[in-house]
This record gives sequence, C-alpha cells and structure tokens, in this order.
Amino acid sequence: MEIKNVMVVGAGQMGGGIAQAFAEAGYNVKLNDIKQEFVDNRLEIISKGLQHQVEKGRLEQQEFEEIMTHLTPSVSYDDAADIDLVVEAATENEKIKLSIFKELDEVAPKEAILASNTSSISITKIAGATKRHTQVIGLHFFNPVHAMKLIELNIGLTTSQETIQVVQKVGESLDKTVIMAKDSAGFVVNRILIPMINEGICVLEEGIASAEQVDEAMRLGSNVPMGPLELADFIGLDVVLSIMQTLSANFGDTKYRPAPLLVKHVEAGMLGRKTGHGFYNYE
Ligand SMILES: NC(=O)c1ccc[n+]([C@@H]2O[C@H](COP(=O)([O-])OP(=O)(O)OC[C@H]3O[C@@H](n4cnc5c(N)ncnc54)[C@H](O)[C@@H]3O)[C@@H](O)[C@H]2O)c1
Repeated sequence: MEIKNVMVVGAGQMGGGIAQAFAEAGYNVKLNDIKQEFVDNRLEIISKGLQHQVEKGRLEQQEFEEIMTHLTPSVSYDDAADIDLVVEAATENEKIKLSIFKELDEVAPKEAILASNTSSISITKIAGATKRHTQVIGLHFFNPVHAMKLIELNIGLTTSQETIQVVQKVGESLDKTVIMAKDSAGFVVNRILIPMINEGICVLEEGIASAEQVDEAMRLGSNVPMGPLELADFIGLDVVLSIMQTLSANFGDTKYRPAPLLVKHVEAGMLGRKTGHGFYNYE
C-alpha cells in the first residue's frame, strides 16, 4: 500500500512538527484541529520557522513554497475521506482519543491506516474503538520532531504485519530511525524517561536541591542535554502528569505516583513553556 495523503489530527506542538515532517518529505498533509484559529496559528508557526531557514540559507525559497503547498488546513474529520494515513496527535486524554478514532473510522477509506502519536495510552484499546483493529498502530514521534531522529512503532495486540511494514517504511521516509515496541504503557522511552523526570520533581519538592541545581547536576552528571525540570517544561507538565497517571493506572505500582508538586503546577495552569510558567519563568 502506498501512502500519499496524510491527515494529522491535533495542531499542537507535536501535530505541527509531524505535519511539517510529512510535508517536507513530499506527502500531502491535512492539518486538523477543533478550531480554525488553532490550525491557522500552527501553519503560521511552521511558515515562520521555514522562512527563518531560508534567511539562514539552509533552504531555497522555492523549496519553502513547495513545502507550504503540501499543507492544507482542516477542521472537519470529513476531510479524512480520501486519506491513506491518519496520524493523531491530539491532547493526551483517553476519552478524546477513543472518540477521535471512532469518528475517523467511519469516514476514512477502509484500507487507510489510523496511527496515534500517544505517549502512553494503550494502542490495543484505541484500536478497539474502531472496526479496523489490524490497521491501528502507535507512531510515536519525539519533541521537537525536526531534531529528534527516533520514531517508536507501538504494536497493538491486533496490529497486522502489513500495517507494521507500511508504517515502518513511512517512518524511514521521514529520515527517522524506527524501533518497535509492544503495546505497554509508556512504551520504551517514556516508561524510562517520565519516572526520571517525576523523581527530579520530587528532589525539588523535598528541598534537596534547587531547580537549577537539579538540572545542572543531571546535565553534567549523566551527560543529558537537558535536565529533568527544563525537559518537563519543554514537554508540557500536563503531558508529563498524564503519562505518570497512565503508568500508575496500568502498573498499579507506587513507584509511578505523580509528584504532588507536578499535580499542583498542572492545577495552577503552569504547564511549562507553552503557558510561560512551569518550573521556570519564560516571560
Ligand atoms: N509534548 C511532547 O513532548 C510529546 C512528545 C511525544 C508525543 N506526544 C503526544 O502527542 C500528543 C499531542 O501532544 P502535544 O504536546 O502536541 O499537545 P498540545 O496540547 O500542544 O496539542 C494538542 C492539540 O490537540 C487538539 N485537539 C484536542 N482535541 C481534539 C480533537 N478532538 N480533534 C482535533 N484536535 C484536537 C488541541 O486543540 C491542541 O491543539 C499527545 O498524545 C502527547 O502525549 C507529546
């Protein structure tokens, strides 16, 4: 099966990056969100980012224009009627994702593949919301999409070999390295990374070290490019909390208990870079 037409559902930070990656690789991309202004804002961000590349001499003006012609705004799932692949990158909330997949399943061509960029929600459960259990898969990108070379393919209990092969080829066509993981909460990277971030928040909360010291300690002591608290702000504290809650619900182990300080930040609407406040101030 050849993939040409892609719909990206959710024009947030991940959806925007994913849509751009597909458009740069020559796919026709519909970028969908619940409000026209969300889609327009994201297309504007993509356009400005690419224009910056042109100014720096890293991209030709013609290439920039070509990429933008591959991106079409959408605010209706009816636009999925002619797509080959959906990549859902909407809010990390099980109820929202199940309802999106149920609706898309009714509109998308019967051979189309429905993929989710979920960080932690069961692909098998998402597949269960559709009538095409074999054609649902996790296609998990990392943030920021243009810089991160990894894609995790998350294989549901019912995902077929054919779906895996098609989506693996698509992932590689975006110049990414593709690894496979069986469907399990958090898959590989977030199962390891998010509890580490949560522990960093516990260290701050217990007054063991300041935010700056926690981050510097981890940058210098474990050779990571970003410390856990700056990374949490970058990912979005709502996303981090949601993944911890999924790990906790799935494994029922107290080691996945979300740090109370993380919960408090989310309750306060301090979600990190995207709101201007998190463990650091960005205003
Ligand atoms: N932030 C990260 O670092 C990261 C990394 C990998 C994967 N993810 C996953 O990607 C997904 C999106 O995360 P994000 O950080 O881009 O979130 P975000 O909050 O920036 O964007 C989510 C977008 O989804 C839209 N949306 C909500 N309901 C929708 C619906 N019914 N139909 C269409 N659009 C809808 C929202 O309006 C919003 O624009 C989540 O599943 C998250 O777990 C996030």
